[in-house]
Amino acid sequence: MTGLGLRDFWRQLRAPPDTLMLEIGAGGELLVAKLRAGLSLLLLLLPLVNIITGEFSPSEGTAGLLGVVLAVLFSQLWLLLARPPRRLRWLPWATASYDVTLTTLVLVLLALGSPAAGLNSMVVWAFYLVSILMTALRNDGRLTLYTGALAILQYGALAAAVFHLAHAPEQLASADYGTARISNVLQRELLLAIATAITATVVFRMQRLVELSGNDGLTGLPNRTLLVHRFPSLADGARENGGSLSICLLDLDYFRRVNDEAGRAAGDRALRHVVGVFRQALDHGDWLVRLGGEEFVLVMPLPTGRAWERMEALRRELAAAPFQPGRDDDPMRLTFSAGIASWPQDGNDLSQLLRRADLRLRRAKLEGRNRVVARDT
Ligand SMILES: Nc1nc2c(ncn2[C@@H]2O[C@H](COP(=O)(O)OP(=O)(O)OP(=O)(O)O)[C@@H](O)[C@H]2O)c(=O)[nH]1
Repeated sequence: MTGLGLRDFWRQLRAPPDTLMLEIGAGGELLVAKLRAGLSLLLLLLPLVNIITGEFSPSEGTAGLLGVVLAVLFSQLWLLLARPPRRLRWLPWATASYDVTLTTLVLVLLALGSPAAGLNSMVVWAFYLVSILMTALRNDGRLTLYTGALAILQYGALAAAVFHLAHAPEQLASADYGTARISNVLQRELLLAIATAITATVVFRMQRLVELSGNDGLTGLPNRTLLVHRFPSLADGARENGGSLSICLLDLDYFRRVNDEAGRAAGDRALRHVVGVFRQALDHGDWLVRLGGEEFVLVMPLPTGRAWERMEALRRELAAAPFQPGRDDDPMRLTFSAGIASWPQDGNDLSQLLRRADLRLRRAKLEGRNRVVARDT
């Protein structure tokens, strides 16, 4: 499994997903909410079909219609809550619990009419599987494990109640649904466990792929893909909270010399050294990305002036921490030049901000390097 063992699989599955996974998961939650709403609307047709075909019994039909209307109302509520820009962390847990429990309730209703129907209705039972499979779209391994365990527990409790309450073996038999047997229940519990394990593996694989595609292998920093994906939500957050947002494009000065004088492997170590120094100096809320080569972006929840002060402090930190290529080599002083652009005055989206920051970075280079430019003169 891409070089990872079972223990890593288990650890990663139980860990909270990172920001990117949560964002993809929020999109998945909306998709699931739309599917659920569409499916619930289709269920409305069932009582209508019964009326048309003359099989409508007033007592059962009214209860059924009421149930379907309730399901439609709930599905619309979940859809409303899943709409962006809201990202409710509890929502996937609530909707997965709802999906599983609704399936159990329908099975209970069937069991009240005929115990065998409650345990053997494959059409309704299959919604446990659907609920488990749909957690793959939310990209959270914990949610998959929880939903699988909930389905196994609820179906097990229903079966226990049915077998406990049945007084005679004839009560467990039905012309339409066959006979309810413990062995069948155990097989279905096993199927739910298998569906949970397969879905969990899919989630794990997806998490690994996102991790690989969103991170830079050399420094471990997020890469351009992640920046492009995440920036809109950072800007939305700043817009909603009336906050500030600045980006700083920074480029190491004369980095070619490091490669030329100390070798490319030392150049790689120098890049990791720089990132180490930056990481020590970053504040909570700052977000450092490797754009490519010796170019980085720092996203800060700060207005221009304070972002400039932060970058100046970072510049001094790096100047005070020279890079030592080898034990006997002379330390090399590394510096960077940087351009800052702030949202919204310098641009509304990432590409506008990067363009403006790049113009200022070029000026910093032209004016002698080792400096930060935040405004046009
Ligand atoms: N070791 C190593 N070098 C890299 C990596 N990515 C880019 N480089 C090198 O970084 C150097 C960038 O050189 P230039 O674009 O000419 O810029 P510079 O020498 O830093 O000079 P200025 O930016 O003008 O100050 C090149 O020699 C690239 O090969 C990397 O991942 N590892």
